[in-house]
Amino acid sequence: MRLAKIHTEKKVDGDQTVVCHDDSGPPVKAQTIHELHSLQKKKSAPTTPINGSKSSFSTTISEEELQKQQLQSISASLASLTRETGPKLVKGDPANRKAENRKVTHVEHYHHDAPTLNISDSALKFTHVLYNLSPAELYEQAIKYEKGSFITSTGALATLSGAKTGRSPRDKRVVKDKTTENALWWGKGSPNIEMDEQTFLVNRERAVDYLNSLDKVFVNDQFLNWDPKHRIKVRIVSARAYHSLFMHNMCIRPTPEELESFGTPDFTIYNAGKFPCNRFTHYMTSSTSIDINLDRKEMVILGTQYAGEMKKGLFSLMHYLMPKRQILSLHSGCNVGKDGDVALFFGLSGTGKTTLSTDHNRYLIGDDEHCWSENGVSNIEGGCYAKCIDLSREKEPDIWNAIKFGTVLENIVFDEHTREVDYSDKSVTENTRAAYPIEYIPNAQIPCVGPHPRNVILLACDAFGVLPPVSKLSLAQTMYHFISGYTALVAGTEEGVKEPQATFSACFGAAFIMLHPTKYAAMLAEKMQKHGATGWLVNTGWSGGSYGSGNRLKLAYTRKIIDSIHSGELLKANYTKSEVFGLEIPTVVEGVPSEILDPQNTWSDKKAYTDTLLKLGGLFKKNFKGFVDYQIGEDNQLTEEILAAGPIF
Ligand SMILES: Nc1ncnc2c1ncn2[C@@H]1O[C@H](COP(=O)(O)OP(=O)(O)OP(=O)(O)O)[C@@H](O)[C@H]1O
Ligand SMILES: O=C([O-])CC(=O)C(=O)O
Ligand SMILES: [Ca+2]
Ligand SMILES: [Mn+2]
Repeated sequence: MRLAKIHTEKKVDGDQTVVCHDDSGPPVKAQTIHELHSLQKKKSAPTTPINGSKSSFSTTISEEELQKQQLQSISASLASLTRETGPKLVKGDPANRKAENRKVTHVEHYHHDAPTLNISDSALKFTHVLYNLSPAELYEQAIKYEKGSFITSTGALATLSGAKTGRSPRDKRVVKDKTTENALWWGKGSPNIEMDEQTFLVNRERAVDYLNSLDKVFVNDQFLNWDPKHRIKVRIVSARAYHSLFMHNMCIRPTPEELESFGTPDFTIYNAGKFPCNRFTHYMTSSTSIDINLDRKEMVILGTQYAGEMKKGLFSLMHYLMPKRQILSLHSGCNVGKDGDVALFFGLSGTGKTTLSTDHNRYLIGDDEHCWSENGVSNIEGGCYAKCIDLSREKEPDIWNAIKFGTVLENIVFDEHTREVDYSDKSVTENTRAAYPIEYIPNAQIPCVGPHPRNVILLACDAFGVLPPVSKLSLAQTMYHFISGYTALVAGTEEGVKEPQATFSACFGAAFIMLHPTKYAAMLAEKMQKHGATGWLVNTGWSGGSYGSGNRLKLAYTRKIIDSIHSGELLKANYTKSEVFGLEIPTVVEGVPSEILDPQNTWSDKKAYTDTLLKLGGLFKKNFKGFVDYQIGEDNQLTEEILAAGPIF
């Protein structure tokens, strides 16, 4: 006897409800579970274009051939200088190898008559290359393999940079050779600490050996500079997904087409920061070393995982390459108004470049590194790197909203359960940071270029509280303050009296310049004059007394000041000249209480004000002594004027 058939279909007769509901669609198009998983991932180009370009690949070169070329190029980049010409490379994550069918492209390393004696263990293994991964892929890598990686409540990737949470300028070295000996600025005051070629090669070999010893390395091929005529191709080889995602965000992201024709990079970074340098190596004074070799077009990082070293190492490179092409490189933020009026924001770390260039009423060209050429300004980077300490949604909404999926959040503290970030928490460091692609700012100007600047704003966070909130500068004064590069912050977190500490950093970026400061100053003067730009000095620091008795100027007031510079209103104001520094102080700024515009009104102790003012003036004079012997520009007249534009007492 046959069993009655069980009906799963809807009964056609009557309005009886279905007994056993079956809503299955067409069957899955996979024969095996492995095939099913392979269906989940659609094949795509190995990059993330910013504009989602849809155009198809050119058919002149097969995908396989392209992969082979890429791997050959990476193999050459990773070549040991003493043994093999390049490691054996395969593309992809070693963890997925067993699961996948073994059809991975790889290039054999090619010996040039290497005797068997020269073969090392690294020649017998494969190095997996994770090439231009997308943010999602990098998240997975970070979370799987890098301790301290977490997704925050807004989708950002929280990471730890390890023992170093800031740059190590004393460990940054530049190879002194026949070319750089005369071209670069060396000696007292210069950021360029010398090393010789041989020592560079020792460190390079150490970094390459370390990277080759790993199962996998990350490789990013990207661009610097939005000016297409002066674009620089960079390759970053690193050991951490954190580093790869950071650079993905901070450099300019190539489209698939651009990547296809990428070719040989103009500059390569070997980031072996997880591994120390050998302190017995000549010149090494710690286990950290950041080494630049301009002739070899390479940079090696050992002993620090702070990602900012890569960003600022490339910035140093640009400070060498661009002036050679008559282009000025600038440590500045930059934005443009609806009328095309461009403003530059110079200032040392923490003075407000990122905060003030990220302005909801203007288009952001960039927050930190720019070029000024014959054609106008261009951003060097493809992303922003904002300080996060005490970040608030109310005061900095655009930065707050940029902290979402794709953004790297360094060294912040979050709630273990909700993963909500506490931006006031300094437990790991005060230098907490967010790195995000520039298009995360809603009014970013893409491509990030603009016409010649109308306003040049010099930012100083004056913790002495004696510089006016805003003053208008003559060209000579602009140069004087540009070369001085002053800011004063409060000394660390040590116990006891917290005296403001004056910092002078030539061109507002002495740590990154390669040539003598007067070279950049002369270029800036020439450009400002030619294009009729106005210089301004804005104090984003203290008012009503020094740190301890006064208060930091309200960001809302600083924003009002900046607004009236942009609008051209401030240029029309009435001015009075200040004592000592001879600064032109406006009597009225819309939206700002007039009594705070002249700092002497805000100090209750007038004698303390005068003493502090003279003290700061003295510090400026002492610092400028180092520059009095240099001529600035073509004739001596500008030099004389600049010298006379400093404090007088
Ligand atoms: N009046 C003010 N003007 C500007 N910034 C202020 C003011 N008061 C407080 N701040 C705070 O100061 C910090 C300025 O940091 P910002 O990230 O803009 O520095 P930066 O110049 O871009 O430095 P870096 O080159 O290191 O990136 C922010 O945390 C901002 O909230
Ligand atoms: O480079 C860094 O670490 C952060 C930065 O922008 C600066 O210090 O100017
Ligand atoms: Ca910044
Ligand atoms: Mn900076």
